[in-house]
Amino acid sequence: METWWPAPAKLNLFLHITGRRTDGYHELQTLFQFLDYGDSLKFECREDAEIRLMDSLNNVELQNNLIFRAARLLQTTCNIRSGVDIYLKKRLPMGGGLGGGSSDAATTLVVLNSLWQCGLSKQQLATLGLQLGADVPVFIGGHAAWAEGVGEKLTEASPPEPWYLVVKPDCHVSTAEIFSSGELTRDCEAITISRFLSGEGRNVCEPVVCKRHPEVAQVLDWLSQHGPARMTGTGACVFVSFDSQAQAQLVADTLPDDWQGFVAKGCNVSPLNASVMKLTESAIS
Ligand SMILES: C[C@](O)(CO)[C@H](O)COP(=O)(O)OP(=O)(O)OC[C@H]1O[C@@H](n2ccc(N)nc2=O)[C@H](O)[C@@H]1O
Ligand SMILES: Nc1ncnc2c1ncn2[C@@H]1O[C@H](COP(=O)(O)OP(=O)(O)OP(=O)(O)O)[C@@H](O)[C@H]1O
Repeated sequence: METWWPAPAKLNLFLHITGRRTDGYHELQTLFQFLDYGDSLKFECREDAEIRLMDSLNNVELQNNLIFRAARLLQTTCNIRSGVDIYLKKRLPMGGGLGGGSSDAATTLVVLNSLWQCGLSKQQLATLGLQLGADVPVFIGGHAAWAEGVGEKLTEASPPEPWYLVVKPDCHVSTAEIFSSGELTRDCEAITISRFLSGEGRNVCEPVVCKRHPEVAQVLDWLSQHGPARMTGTGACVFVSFDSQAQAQLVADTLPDDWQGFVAKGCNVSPLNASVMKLTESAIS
């Protein structure tokens, strides 16, 4: 049976920076939630040790592709002699703050850990994944989470699961560039999840991104007509929540032509977890 594995998007429901480490990485607080929308990957084991990506990405060299890097990292760490052909259906915009690259990497680690029978625990996979990006561990954990540290200290959380309209302005934001900006607020007071749930919290990257990319400010303004709109991660995507899919779709249908958008449901359990569980159940029964 041909299995396509989900690599869902994430939203940062808020993003505060509380400090900076000596290696330049930022200490942050954020609440991650998944969307039932994302990329899909298919894996076919090979007897030789080659790792092949059957679908390339524009402007991303093979050696830099997080899918290739994840597969190679696992293969080397666990001394695996097999290889793999990997197919990708890319739906998530790159540089959108939706964590597409990190999610692709996490799905690759989770699925190959099983196909190659590496036997690593989720915790070991998350530690390995952190080498590839700050957002990889939450995708491996597979549960909505309150995150601290550089994004790796995770506590499972269960915020409401509304429908979202997510809009991608026509620009690409570099995470490293925003984090290196002198104008970024880096001294947020630490808050608790209950303070966030009762209305505190914002995305401190928003003003910096809006200044450099006015189109993000335009999308935020436009979406604010329909509710409190917020940017995810370091942008460029902006989201607003609705009680129903129909309400979100109604607004999506009125989006200006040059902005791409999609409607998706917030999920506290990652669609990847759900697929892995289904496979385990069918293997047992
Ligand atoms: C902004 C978030 O998306 C929030 O979820 C993540 O923290 C960013 O995660 P990511 O895209 O996986 O980021 P990485 O690939 O690890 O880092 C990209 C660059 O962002 C900066 N960076 C990232 C994460 C962090 N906590 N502090 C940082 O200063 C670093 O300059 C790094 O070189
Ligand atoms: N498989 C991949 N999918 C997407 N981007 C990749 C991949 N591999 C490497 N990259 C590189 O990573 C960069 C960031 O891509 P990604 O889609 O993860 O951004 P993002 O959504 O802004 O992530 P984040 O929210 O984690 O900052 C891309 O511009 C691209 O150069």
